[in-house]
Amino acid sequence: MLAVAEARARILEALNPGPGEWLPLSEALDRVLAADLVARRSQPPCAVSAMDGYAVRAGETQAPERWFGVVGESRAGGPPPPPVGAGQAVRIFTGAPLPEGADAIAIQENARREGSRVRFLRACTAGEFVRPAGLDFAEGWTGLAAGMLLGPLELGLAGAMGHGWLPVRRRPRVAILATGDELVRPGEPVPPAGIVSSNSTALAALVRRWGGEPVDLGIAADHHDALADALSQARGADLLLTTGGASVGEYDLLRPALGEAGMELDFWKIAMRPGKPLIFGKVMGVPLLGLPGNPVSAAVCAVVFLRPVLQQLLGRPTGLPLESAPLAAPLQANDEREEYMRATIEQGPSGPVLRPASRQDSSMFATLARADALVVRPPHAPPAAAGELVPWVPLARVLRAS
Ligand SMILES: Nc1nc2c(c(=O)[nH]1)N[C@H]1C(S)=C(S)[C@@H](COP(=O)(O)OP(=O)(O)OC[C@H]3O[C@@H](n4cnc5c(N)ncnc54)[C@H](O)[C@@H]3O)O[C@H]1N2
Ligand code: MOO
Repeated sequence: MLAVAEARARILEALNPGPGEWLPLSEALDRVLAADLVARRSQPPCAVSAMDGYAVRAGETQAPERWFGVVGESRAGGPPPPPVGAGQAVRIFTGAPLPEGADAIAIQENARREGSRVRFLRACTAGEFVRPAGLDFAEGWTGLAAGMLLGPLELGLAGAMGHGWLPVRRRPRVAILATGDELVRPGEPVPPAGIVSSNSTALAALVRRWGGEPVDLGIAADHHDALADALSQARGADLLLTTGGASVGEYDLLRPALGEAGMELDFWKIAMRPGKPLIFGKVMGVPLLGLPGNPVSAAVCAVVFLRPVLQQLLGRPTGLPLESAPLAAPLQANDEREEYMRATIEQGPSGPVLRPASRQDSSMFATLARADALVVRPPHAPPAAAGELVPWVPLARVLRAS
């Protein structure tokens, strides 16, 4: 069986970042920048005052009782101020352009004004309370790099840099197909021995969270024609994501149906628990990721494979965050499958410790929904004692926008 790392590498090798599109700033939140963004202007565009006060020549303020003639004012958005000549000052406000001739701002708390003249209680130093042109950034600066996720602060910066529209990656369209006669749509009446297609819900939300656009192809019955019909609807998608029917039973008809639709199979079955019957290939020109039906298997495979697939399609760095922490309880030796064990984080006597759930059956979704971590057990790992450091995937982190 194929190792997890090799399976991931083979999937990513087969995929390239998709095309870009232009969006106004107001619609670009949580999108991925498709090209480097260069500042079209400097900020501030000219030297400006950082305080309310008077623009002066610092050298002239050394004499304590000297009076200056106030020859005009400078305010943000106002007309150009008059220059400051010898013995003169200009009334100035925060953010306003520094008048020619001035090199410092005397704050108004230290000024005494009488009509059209002013004197200062303290001497100024050259450059005091002056923001030079380009203090924040200069025209031509590459402020945002291709592949960055656009959060609120990045959007603000892009706007300040002079951009109203941004080149972003198109959201990859992910067609999601659940398979199984027992399945009903969430919210619908469930017959005896029926199962709610919770995978459809969780996978669509994960796709959205990770920057894609889910397209729900519904539920296909375990019947050749139903599967063939549903598969044909994935034409044109960036990825076809299926769940269920991946294993070896008589009603696991997905692979035969995919075969008839002309699937080029890359691999089926990997050395992973949960997630053994993972399928990867291409059908009708669309990359296909076939997840197992068991809800925990589907969600864990989504974290380990679907997340990097979306990152790759979006031109983002791929990779699974891994941390290290001590176990709260011992673990048995592992077999040949790399295992991802649901665990909660507890406060131990000297810091956080990981407690794997006592039952790891891949149908038990409630334990996953309540887990904080997936403890990773490499193939053939020897028994691990309580207190031993083990690698773990932080679920809260991988489940947010990435
Ligand atoms: N003889 C063998 N049997 C099985 C093997 C094996 O190697 N030899 N592998 C097991 C493993 S591991 C897994 S994982 C499962 C995967 O099976 P399938 O992908 O074929 O999934 P199904 O049989 O269709 O369903 C399994 C389970 O999950 C429920 N399910 C399916 N789809 C959904 C959905 N959309 N939402 C919620 N729950 C779903 C389904 O009702 C079943 O209970 O095979 C083992 N068997
Ligand atoms: O891989 Mo299955 O997902 O072990 O239950």
